[in-house]
Amino acid sequence: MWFQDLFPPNTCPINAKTNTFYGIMFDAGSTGTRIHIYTFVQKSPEILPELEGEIFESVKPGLSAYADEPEKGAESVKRLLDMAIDAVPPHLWKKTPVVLKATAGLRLLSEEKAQALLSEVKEVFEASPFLVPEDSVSIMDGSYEGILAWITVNFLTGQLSGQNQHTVGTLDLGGASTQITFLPRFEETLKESPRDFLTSFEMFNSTYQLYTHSYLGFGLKAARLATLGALNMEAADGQMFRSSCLPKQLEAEWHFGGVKYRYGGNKKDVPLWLIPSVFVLAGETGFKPCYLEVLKVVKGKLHQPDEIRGSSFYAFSYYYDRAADTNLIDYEQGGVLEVRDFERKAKEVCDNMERFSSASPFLCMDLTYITALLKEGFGFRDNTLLKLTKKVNNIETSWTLGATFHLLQSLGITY
Ligand SMILES: Nc1ncnc2c1ncn2[C@@H]1O[C@H](COP(=O)(O)OP(=O)(O)O)[C@@H](O)[C@H]1O
Ligand SMILES: [Ca+2]
Repeated sequence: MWFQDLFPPNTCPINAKTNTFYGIMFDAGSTGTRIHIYTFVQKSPEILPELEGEIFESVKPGLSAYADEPEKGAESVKRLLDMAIDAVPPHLWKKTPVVLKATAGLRLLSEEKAQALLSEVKEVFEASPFLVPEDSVSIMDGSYEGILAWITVNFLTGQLSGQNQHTVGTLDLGGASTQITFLPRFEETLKESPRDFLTSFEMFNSTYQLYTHSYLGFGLKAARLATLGALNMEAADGQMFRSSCLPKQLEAEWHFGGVKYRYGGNKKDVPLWLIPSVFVLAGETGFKPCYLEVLKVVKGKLHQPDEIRGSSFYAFSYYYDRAADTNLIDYEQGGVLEVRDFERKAKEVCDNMERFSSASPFLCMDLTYITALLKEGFGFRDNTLLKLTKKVNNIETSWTLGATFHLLQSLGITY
């Protein structure tokens, strides 16, 4: 409201009738750290509070890039937390919980390095005026990452309230891990899935038995390394990794998870043993040889539940980014695609690499990996529909909202 700025927050007439409160959730992802400051309004004590809005900001790189200088990592968190000081009215600071959950980037670090980062962040939180719950800084279990994103999307699309719930499955493709989550409709799925892929979760007075799994090492950036044959090679410095998915003449360096990698295209004069796939010849580039290389990263590595073949899914993070980068969808609006659209675009980019050379040199590899992951990894059909969204009703489709509901519930603040 225009007049809110004229009053101190606790005397503003609009706040006198309603009760506003906040929740601060940090997403410490492998490629960046993000803060989500959610505002809720409790209009009357009898009804559930409403989500009113979100303030969002992000920084790069992610915490794991500071593996050897944890204080610097914590500083990046502090800069974001300073935003919350401005966003939350001072009289609510003490009641506003702040939590950080790290995902695959920290899961891949050594226990010691990860803990050093987490404890520096904890110090930043303790020095802040906010409510710091127990366990406020942690590495999130992969299955929660999927469940909480599913909660977010289905809450924002209105599927978690009322009788007729038509929930939709979610696909998240991060830098280091990837998640698939859905509510099984067929008994078969419950019977045939590995036990640890099924989890009961309580939210808004309902219990959901969900299928969810997080595949560590199958995020887009980890998959690049796996395709190059460089994953988990800490001492990769100096060695050159080549691929038919890269522009032929390319030779460059790349930093990920605190390690430097050298990578390049598949030149004609490269000895065969330097090319990762036995099916690929020296000098070959393009979609076909690239698909063969990528295939060995995913084939037979993922569980394929039958019932997802014909359903549609919400997809975000790198699915969204790469679709937007190649004009498959509008960057702001998102859109609906079929799995085969990714394949069509992968062919177009890989078979015309010179034309796309101004974009990322990994564009061909990324699109080919997404295609292989969807088709050969999860077993989706060519015509499976993917709804790509970044925001629903102006709120980010991130696991952080689900995590904030869960947090508020556990603190007895609401829900
Ligand atoms: N607020 C956000 N909501 C949803 N996706 C996001 C958000 N911020 C970043 N992403 C996407 O997440 C992807 C990077 O994944 P990241 O979270 O860093 O890795 P991981 O999940 O493996 O730890 C990128 O595609 C990026 O666009
Ligand atoms: Ca993520």
